[in-house]
Amino acid sequence: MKNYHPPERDLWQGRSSGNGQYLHECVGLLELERSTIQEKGFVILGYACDEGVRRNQGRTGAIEGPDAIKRELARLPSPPHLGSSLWDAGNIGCVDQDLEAAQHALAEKVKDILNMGSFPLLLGGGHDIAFGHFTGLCAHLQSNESIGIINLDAHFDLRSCANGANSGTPFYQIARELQKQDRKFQYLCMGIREEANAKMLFDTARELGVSYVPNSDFHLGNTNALQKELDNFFEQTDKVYLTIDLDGFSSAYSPGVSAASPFGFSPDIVLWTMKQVINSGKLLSLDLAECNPRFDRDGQTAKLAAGLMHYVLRHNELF
Ligand SMILES: N=CN[C@@H](CCC(=O)O)C(=O)O
Ligand SMILES: [Mn+2]
Ligand SMILES: [Mn+2]
Repeated sequence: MKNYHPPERDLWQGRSSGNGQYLHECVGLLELERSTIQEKGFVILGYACDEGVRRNQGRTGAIEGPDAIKRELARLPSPPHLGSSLWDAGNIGCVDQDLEAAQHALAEKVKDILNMGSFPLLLGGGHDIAFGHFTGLCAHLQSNESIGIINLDAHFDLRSCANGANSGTPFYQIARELQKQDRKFQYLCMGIREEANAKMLFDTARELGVSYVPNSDFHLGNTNALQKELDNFFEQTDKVYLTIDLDGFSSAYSPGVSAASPFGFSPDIVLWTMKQVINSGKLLSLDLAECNPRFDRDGQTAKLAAGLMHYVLRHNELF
C-alpha cells in the first residue's frame, strides 16, 4: 500500500541496560503487511501527515511528529510487566496531498490492529488523524456497539467539510457519517477555549448535542464536577475513543504545535482524566495529535507526548 511506511529500527535508540529496562530494548518492529505479532499488546502507528493542517491554513510540520515522539519514547524506561507487548508498526503517510487516501489507509490499519486483539496507540500528525482513526474503530465494532469520543483539545474541530476535509473538520465528518448510519454521535470535548472557537463552532456543537468543558473549568480543582461529566458520558456508551490534541496544553508545556495555546490546560488534569477513562474499562483506542517538531523547544512537546504514552503503557489491562 503506497501510504504505508514500515517501522524503522533507527528511531529506537538510547542507553543500554542489556536486559530490556529501556523501551528501545523491548519494542518489536511490526510490518503490518508482512507479519503478525507473536504476542498481543500496544501497537504504535504514526500518522505522518500535515496536509490537513496545511488545508486549514495552519503551520505545517506535524508530518515529523510521530517520529519525534517515537525517538523520545525510545529513551524512556520500560514499565514493569510490559514485557514484549510493545510494537512499532511504522507510519501512514500522505501521498500527493491526498488526505482522504491517508485517512482511509489509517482506518484499515486501525481495524487490523484491533482485530489482532491489540491496543492502538496512534501518533499524529494533524487532528484529521481522528477521522481515519474513528473510521477504523467503527469498522472493527459490531453494529450494535456504541462508541463515544472524548477529545482533550482547545478546539471543537467541528468545522464544515463542505469545501473538503482538513484538521479542523474531523468531528463534523464523524457526526455526518454516524447520522447516515443512524447512529448516535457522542462527543465530549474538554479544554475548549472561548477565545479559540468562533460562534459558529459553538452553534454547531449545540446543534449536534456535543458536551464540552471550557478550559477555565478543566483543572484539578474541579474534579468533582469533571468526574460527574465523565461518569455520565461512560454510562451512555459501550466503548470510548480518547483523542488528545497537544495544542490544548498550555504552550508553556507544549510549544511544538500548529496553533499554540498560551492559556491552555496542564498535564496534571490530563493524567487525571486519562486515569478515569482507563478505569472506566471502556477505552478502545487512543491518539495524540498535532505534534509539530518544527516549532518545538528542546523537544518539550515530543517529550510530553512520550510521557503520556508511557502513562498508557503502564496499563496492560488495556488489551
Ligand atoms: N486542528 C486544529 N484546528 C483548529 C486550528 C485553529 C488555528 O489554526 O488557530 C481549528 O480549526 O479551529
Ligand atoms: Mn486543537
Ligand atoms: Mn484538534
